[in-house]
Amino acid sequence: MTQTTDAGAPALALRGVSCTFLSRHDPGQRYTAVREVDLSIGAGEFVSVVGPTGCGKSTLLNVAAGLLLPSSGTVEVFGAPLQGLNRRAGYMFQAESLMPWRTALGNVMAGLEFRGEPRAAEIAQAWLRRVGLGNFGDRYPHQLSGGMRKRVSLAQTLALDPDIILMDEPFSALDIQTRQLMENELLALWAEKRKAVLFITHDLDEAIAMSDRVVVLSAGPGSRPIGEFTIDIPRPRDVAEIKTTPHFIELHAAIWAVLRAEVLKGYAQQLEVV
Ligand SMILES: Nc1ncnc2c1ncn2[C@@H]1O[C@H](COP(=O)(O)OP(=O)(O)OP(=O)(O)O)[C@@H](O)[C@H]1O
Repeated sequence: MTQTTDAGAPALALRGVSCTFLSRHDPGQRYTAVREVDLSIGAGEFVSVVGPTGCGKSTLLNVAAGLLLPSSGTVEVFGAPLQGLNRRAGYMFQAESLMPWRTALGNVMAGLEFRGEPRAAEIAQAWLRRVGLGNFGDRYPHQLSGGMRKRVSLAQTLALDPDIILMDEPFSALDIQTRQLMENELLALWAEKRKAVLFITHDLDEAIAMSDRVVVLSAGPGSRPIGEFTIDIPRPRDVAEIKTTPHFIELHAAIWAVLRAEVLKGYAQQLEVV
């Protein structure tokens, strides 16, 4: 695979991206989920996107992944126009993505094998160790806890060494303690390699704790970024500990002041369509 990299270019740049769908409630109608969105993520930057439910967060992630072609606008990956799947990116979604018929090791190896990596087993085993599952390689997904399955997914994503990591609420199904452990683990792994991360979450605390920058999307239709906040909390961070610091609370209040009205609008819209 040829990889062109423009050294000064952002890892990912969405420019003027709009996505219009046929309405799910009335196929005669069109629904513009996101309109004219500009969003860029620097190499090594951790950016979270927050917004009300249904505003188009997953839509933007799918566009960045190359899984969805925008109705208008462009996507650039390290300065080159994205055509088809984004092969510089790895994904981690909210839903369980492990293959139930493969062991933990088999799951982590799958992408490496597909790529023709001769050291697939060795690399996969090393990643299982890094996420604390070195002794669980022979277990099948149903023999692992939810937190362990997420660890396997994380190893599966990172083992491919993507330059960009796209995450759609990856930890939302976990209990709060496991979630905080996973968030800290992700931050530690990210600190080692400093890949560009686009992290989608509905949880403002999580967004602030993890990110260099938080982007707030407006309620749809025609959702777009309406606020952008630099998170200047020093790293390394412990996600549980920093939440009680005055600076975190200040940032939370500033972002929530922008997000609150949009969340209320989004909620009202959901009630209308039910
Ligand atoms: N393939 C599609 N066809 C029709 N409408 C769609 C399609 N994909 C998304 N939508 C609509 O676009 C809007 C944005 O959806 P999206 O899943 O991106 O929102 P979201 O912000 O990720 O939501 P949530 O926070 O609830 O996960 C929603 O109104 C959704 O119903």
